[in-house]
Amino acid sequence: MELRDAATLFLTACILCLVFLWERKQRRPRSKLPPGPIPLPLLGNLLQLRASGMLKPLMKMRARYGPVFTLHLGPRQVVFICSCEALKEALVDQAKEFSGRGVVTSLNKLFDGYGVVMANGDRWEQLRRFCTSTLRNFGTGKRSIEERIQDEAQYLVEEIRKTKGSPFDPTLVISHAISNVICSVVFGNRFDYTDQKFLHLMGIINDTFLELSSVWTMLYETFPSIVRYIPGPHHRIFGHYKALHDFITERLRMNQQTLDPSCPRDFIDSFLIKMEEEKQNPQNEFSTRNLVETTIQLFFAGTETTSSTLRYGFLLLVKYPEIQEKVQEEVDRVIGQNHSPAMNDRGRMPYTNAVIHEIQRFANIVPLGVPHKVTCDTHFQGYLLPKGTDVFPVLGAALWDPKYFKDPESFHPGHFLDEEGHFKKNDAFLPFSSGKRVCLGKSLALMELFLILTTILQRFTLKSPKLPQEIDLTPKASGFLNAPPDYKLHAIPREGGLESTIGEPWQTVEQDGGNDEPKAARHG
Ligand code: HEM
Repeated sequence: MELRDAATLFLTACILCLVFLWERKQRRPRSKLPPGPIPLPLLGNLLQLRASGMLKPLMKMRARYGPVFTLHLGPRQVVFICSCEALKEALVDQAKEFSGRGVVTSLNKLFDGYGVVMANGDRWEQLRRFCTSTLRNFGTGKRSIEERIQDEAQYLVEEIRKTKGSPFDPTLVISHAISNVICSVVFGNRFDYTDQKFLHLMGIINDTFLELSSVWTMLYETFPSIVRYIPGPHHRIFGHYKALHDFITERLRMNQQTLDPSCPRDFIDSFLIKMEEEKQNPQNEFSTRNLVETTIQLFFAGTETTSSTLRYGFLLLVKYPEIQEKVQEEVDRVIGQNHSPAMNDRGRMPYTNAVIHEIQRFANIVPLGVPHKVTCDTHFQGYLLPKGTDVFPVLGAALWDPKYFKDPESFHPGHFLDEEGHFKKNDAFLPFSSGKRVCLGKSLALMELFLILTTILQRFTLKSPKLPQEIDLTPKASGFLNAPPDYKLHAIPREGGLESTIGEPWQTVEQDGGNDEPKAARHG
């Protein structure tokens, strides 16, 4: 036998031994995890999942194994929670046990447990408390968050007005406007719509969101040690992170040089002051690393989720012009044309409120939730999850549950209205998750969605260059996140005579002006 054959034989024997040991480890009854489909060696349950969207295969498994089941992502055992009731039981009734942040392999490599989104234990508690109170303080300071959003909505109107009714891709302007709101809190200033450096960062954030929605990220989650070495688009996230990191570090340096401890201008100043105050406390988590990573995470979390929701929203409004018309009718009646929409208008606008809720429900931007992990051995629904078990709170299972929403695959604002047309809450409306890790920017995002959507519809009628029935609502990518499809729209100014002076390609759009809800509005 030649040396090369012997080496090959030895290597094969080693691999077989490893597979055998791995299999045995899977079978060892180290806990009483929920049931689930039998995993294949090495691959786990990968073949049972689908690259084009995880929710459907997960719903099939729910029908077979119940709302809580275990899947093997390669060698990782992950518990999936797939019903509104089970989600509430875990995230609210057993909030402390389920409050750990689970593994997102690609993000863990970047953040290494730093920053409020990825932190655990005492670090997370200190950062979460600080972020919540600081965001609130900047919201109630000289200029409220509401005023900042109202101002930004006007800048957005002016930017959109420049398109003069020609078709445009709204992706970057919307991201820019939404990002400016969080920038004004975190950095103390907004960025102009022509700022090339900032536009580049918006492109990066958008691309990262797409990457996190892609099949590559799912593969990376499953086989990090292999996929890490395979060239592919998943590596782009690391370059993007570096660009964001450099940007934030530069801002941090600027703040340090000009800091006046008696007068914090923004989130970064407040953090720097806290770092100084806590210097003598050995347990304190107010380090430069936590400042940089938290800022990157606020910047990212505060931009792409809300702007993707709005982008889905505008697409739905051009597909269903009769719904858009009803929102405009309510805007005109309650707010009129002479003042900017304000949050206290929302209580008198049940239809608009229902439409915004339905946009969030239908768009289902974070379908699998952000992974949690249990912080101690946890008894749950008759099973025992050992400390550290990763748990996916599948928010999409609640948002698209036919038990709570009559026709979940349709865009139907009636899901949030009672017979008299009053706004109706729904327990399964969980786009921001729930419990101790509930989205930290929930109230900011709700304000942004209401104020920007109503301001745009107060000033413009949105139309598509396509016929409504040709508009495809299928997400562009669907993995951890659901990215809306690319599209263009026309924004036709509502006031003045501009409407008559521009070309009218949108006239091909059928408009019956009726008030009926759409009959069927399915993804795809
Ligand atoms: C429509 C917009 C948004 C949606 C759908 C959304 C959704 C979510 C979800 C599902 C989570 C995970 C919660 C969990 O772990 O169970 C989360 C966490 C988070 N969100 Fe949002 N979010 C939105 C906007 C924002 C905004 C504007 C900010 C800016 C401040 C923000 C900041 C955060 C942070 C910091 C966390 C981590 C909280 C923690 O781990 O303690 N989000 N968000």
